[in-house]
Amino acid sequence: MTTVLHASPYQFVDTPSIQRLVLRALRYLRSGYAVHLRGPAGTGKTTLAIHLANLLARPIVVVFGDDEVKSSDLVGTQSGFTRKKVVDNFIHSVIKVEDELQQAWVDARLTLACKEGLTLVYDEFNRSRPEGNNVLLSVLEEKLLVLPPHRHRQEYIRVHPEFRAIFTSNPEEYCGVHAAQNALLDRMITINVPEPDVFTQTEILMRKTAISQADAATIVQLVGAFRDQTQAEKTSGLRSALMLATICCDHHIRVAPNNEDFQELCQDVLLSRSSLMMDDGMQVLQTLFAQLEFYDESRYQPESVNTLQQFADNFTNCSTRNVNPSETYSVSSVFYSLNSINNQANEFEIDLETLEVEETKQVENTVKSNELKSLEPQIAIDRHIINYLQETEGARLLEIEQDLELSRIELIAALKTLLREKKVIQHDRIYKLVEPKLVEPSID
Ligand SMILES: Nc1ncnc2c1ncn2[C@@H]1O[C@H](COP(=O)(O)OP(=O)(O)OP(=O)(O)O)[C@@H](O)[C@H]1O
Repeated sequence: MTTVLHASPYQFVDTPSIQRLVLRALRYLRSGYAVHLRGPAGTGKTTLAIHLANLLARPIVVVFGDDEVKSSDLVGTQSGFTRKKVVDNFIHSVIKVEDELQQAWVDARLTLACKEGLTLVYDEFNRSRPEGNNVLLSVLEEKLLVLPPHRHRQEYIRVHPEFRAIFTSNPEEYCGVHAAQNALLDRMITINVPEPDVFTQTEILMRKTAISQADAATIVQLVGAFRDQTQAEKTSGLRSALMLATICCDHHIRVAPNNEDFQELCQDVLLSRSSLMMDDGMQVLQTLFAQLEFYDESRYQPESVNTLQQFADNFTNCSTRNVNPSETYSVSSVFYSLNSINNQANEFEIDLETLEVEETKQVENTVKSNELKSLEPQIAIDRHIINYLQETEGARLLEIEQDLELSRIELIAALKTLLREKKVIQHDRIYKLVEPKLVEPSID
């Protein structure tokens, strides 16, 4: 029996960087091509594959790559027998007995998907031996599924036009992974799935556990810093971060450097994942505990989450309106501020370039330059945007930004206000005036 799945999008985290991946993959799938998501373990390939399949709105069949997978596991096999016995006694003195034994054929997942137009997710397909996957060659190119010869059954099945295939794989240097056939790779479009960015990882932790934003960010940064220093490139830090977050939440372990429980948990989860000797890994971890400024305990009390969020909001406002030069921005808090901006970008459905801050200096420069720049009063910017939208009858964020020569941050802040005041609406990424003739910019 083949089980068909229906995915639940409930826990999927969709940040701008993931949206971009999704958009690319969907384009290829909609044009009929198979998509191959390739990347280190734990970067979210399987989750993304299921999400994509879900967006295609067809039932899903999932196959997991394995050294033992044979062609018959994909297409089907003869399973058991059916027996037919006819006893003919029409003429009472004659008995004719016909006994027929037939092998019964059972479709496997690929056959079912090809016949019914389902979406096939083949997870870690290169863990199967290359010859086991040969049957896919004609499916992807000629759109024909070839079945083993049989007297009572078609040998070729024309692939349903709605059939789609999504593959995932780990790099070849991974243990238990075979080199995929070039012919198969040539029939699909390969997207490299990188380690999710810090913002995405933080969001995933918050969605999948009950952890606070500040603690999630702390864990993600700690894991990231540990991986950087131990050069653990083969796996993503996401799974370790998820483990830390889940256990901290389940057992009320405070995410703080001087908390012994937290320290031991980090050792247990992280040390075995590093290629360093135990003692060296331990030393790296201890240095990180001591060094990382975001471990300031007072900031990570539960009530400080709001403060941090407020700070992020303030930073966004400061950077567009009046900057308070006396504020000191630490790396971690600015990280949050930038994430907050990113968050807004998400709300506005725009493509923000990834905002990365490596050093406090860089951020201080931004703050200082904003501080020095005499900012146009907000009201003038709002009016400017309203006049522009009146003339153009609607425009995209990039167009407004370029035509009015506003910075992205200024523009987002202004649009946010106009949307909140219901003067502007946004549909399909186009910003329009709610009532083009009536709206007047506020003058208070
Ligand atoms: N966008 C996302 N939304 C929610 N959870 C996610 C997302 N991406 C990844 N995850 C979570 O991260 C973990 C790792 O993801 P996943 O198993 O998809 O990675 P993978 O790249 O397929 O790993 P592997 O190569 O080891 O199979 C899972 O617990 C998954 O639920």
